[in-house]
Amino acid sequence: MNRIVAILGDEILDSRGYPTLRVEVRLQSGIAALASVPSGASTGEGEAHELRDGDPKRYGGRGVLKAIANLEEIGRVIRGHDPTNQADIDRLLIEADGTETKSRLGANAIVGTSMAVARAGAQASGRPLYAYLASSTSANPASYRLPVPMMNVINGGAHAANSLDFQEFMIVPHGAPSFREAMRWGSQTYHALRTLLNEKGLSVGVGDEGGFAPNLAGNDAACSLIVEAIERAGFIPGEQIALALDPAASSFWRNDTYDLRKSGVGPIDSGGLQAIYKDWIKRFPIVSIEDGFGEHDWPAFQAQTAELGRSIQIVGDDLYVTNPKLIDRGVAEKTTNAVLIKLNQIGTVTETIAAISACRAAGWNYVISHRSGETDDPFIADFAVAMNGGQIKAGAPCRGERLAKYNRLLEIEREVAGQSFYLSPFAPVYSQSKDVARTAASSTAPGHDVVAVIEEASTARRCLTVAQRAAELGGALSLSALHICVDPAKLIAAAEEIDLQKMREMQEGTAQERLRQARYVFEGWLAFSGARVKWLEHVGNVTSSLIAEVEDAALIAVAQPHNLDSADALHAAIFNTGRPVLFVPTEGSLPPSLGEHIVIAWKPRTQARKAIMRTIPWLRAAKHITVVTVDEPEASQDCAEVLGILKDHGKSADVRHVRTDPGQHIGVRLLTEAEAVGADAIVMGAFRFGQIFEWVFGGVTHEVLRRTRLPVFLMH
Ligand SMILES: C=C(OP(=O)(O)O)C(=O)O
Ligand SMILES: [Mg+2]
Repeated sequence: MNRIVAILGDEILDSRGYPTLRVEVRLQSGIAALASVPSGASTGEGEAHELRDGDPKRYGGRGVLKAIANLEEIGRVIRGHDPTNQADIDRLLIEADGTETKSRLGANAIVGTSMAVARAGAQASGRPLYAYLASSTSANPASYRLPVPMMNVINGGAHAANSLDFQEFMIVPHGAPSFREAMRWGSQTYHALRTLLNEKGLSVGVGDEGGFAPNLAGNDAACSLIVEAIERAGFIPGEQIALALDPAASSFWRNDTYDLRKSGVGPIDSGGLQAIYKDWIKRFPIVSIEDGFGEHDWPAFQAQTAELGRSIQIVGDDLYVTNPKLIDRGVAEKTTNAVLIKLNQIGTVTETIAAISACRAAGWNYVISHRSGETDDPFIADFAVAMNGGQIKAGAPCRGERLAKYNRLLEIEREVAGQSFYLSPFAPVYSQSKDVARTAASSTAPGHDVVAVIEEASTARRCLTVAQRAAELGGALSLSALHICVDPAKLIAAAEEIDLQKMREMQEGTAQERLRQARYVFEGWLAFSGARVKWLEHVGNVTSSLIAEVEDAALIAVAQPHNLDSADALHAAIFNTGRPVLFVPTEGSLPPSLGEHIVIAWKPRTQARKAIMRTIPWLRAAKHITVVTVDEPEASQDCAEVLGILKDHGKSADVRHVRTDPGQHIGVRLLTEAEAVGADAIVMGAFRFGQIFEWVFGGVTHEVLRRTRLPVFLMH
């Protein structure tokens, strides 16, 4: 056995030039593993205690020699132990310290040791750190999710001596196809921003996290500049690159107010601050706000989450300080819908993983984060991949200590090529009226509504019945029925479209007649079912009306189309809304249940992964899940990934790898298998042919939708 034989430490300097620790763990075999400890500036009050010497003669009292001396005692406690028993070692460290905040031995000494032990364990097991840590959690080690980087391109608050009260203005290249491309997009935008600042005669000096730190006319000017830079770099704001904020509001909480004094705005209350965020969300493509309020202002967070939490990610940092107990309270009180995760806030690897488990159990997002005072240690890059949460915050694409993390992720992405994926936690919602496309709705904030699209009277009942079942199963979601009235008289559209609609009127009646029929069937169904359903009407083009009406939808139910509008609605629902769609077949009888036994049609593609992640509420409710692959060459290996995702949500599944008979279509084989196992619904990714044939579904999707008798949950 490869036991720990020594713990050593150095007082090194961090990115701000302040002292911090580098810990070395040595094993019997000669393995030596290092870890360096980061340090925050805008720290939460409840963070584990960073032990500083307090000797004014050395580094203004910031020396860490006491913490280093404590490594001697730590060494006595864990020497002789197996480094791969991370949880045991972390427990020993916590017990040896004996205080709530790790103040006796110092959280810096403890977290440095804990991280170095993890590295030593990985080396002893002969595996890269990300793979080693992934297998120590319930995350699925068979495939790796590369995180979407949140790059802090404009610094303010406690991280820069400028006119901005808010600490971090970040770009989120979530529309990129891979992490490598996300870095390119981010870097090009960063340089476009530099050019813009230069052109405007503004400073291009950088702050603590590598973002620019100019003096601007107001906090909102930072967002405007970033949107301009995204466009200047040739990307689409929102759809390709979104914005995220970390105001770090505890840092400007003074005398019971939020004092925006750096920008000259002065004190405002939490209502005033929330009004700013609401206004910005309308003006800028913001997908995430972290620490929008001070760490003691839990009611303000709650109100913000209630108001905005269905459309953006609300992250707690100082609020939770990576403490599982505080996260549990936040979940119970619906304070946010996501958590920032910093290893040194809580002080051990094991407790950090416990904080992440609390997020997972709640279905919340989590973002692995650096600190403003960093070192060249890329530990969090491996940690973010291992924890599978899909987001990392590591500063601007500039300054060595920030790039150490991003560059390590590039290396990991290369190493796990063919076994990795890059998947945005944010769904695109295209703006109706503005030039800036907004993105909204994180995967943990899936909306609260099932919207049944009722374009044809003949299929309306069936669509409503299946949608109602789905709403019940999905956790008592509310149900709305939507009819889009494509009225040529009111259509502002190309002449050809208006002509087409007029031709339809001759066959199917006028728009008003079609609306009346749909409403009539709806009223009849409502009286019979006794359900509580909201009726929605929208006059306009199918795609834009649908996008406008499903902002809050968790699921869109659409019946098999038999006319042009419903075909358009199905297409738009799948390809333009970023929401999961429940396709309701109209031929033959429906299965007696819905979602008791779900077949997941699996192939390792982004769409299939998204389909699973976006239908988790229904998968969680299923009594039985069968994963089916058809003609997949690496089937067994690939299935480990989907099983891992299900396991994270407390579900197991049977697996069946099947092959087509000669000449048999894959879609047909899939449906045969689903019926053979007695499934009552299918979950699958929706594919289409190339962009020029955008209106045509991909082969398997087309075949399944043409022939299925089971409802199908689809996600593009
Ligand atoms: C990274 C941050 O800053 P600091 O490390 O100063 O807390 C943050 O607030 O998210
Ligand atoms: Mg923060």
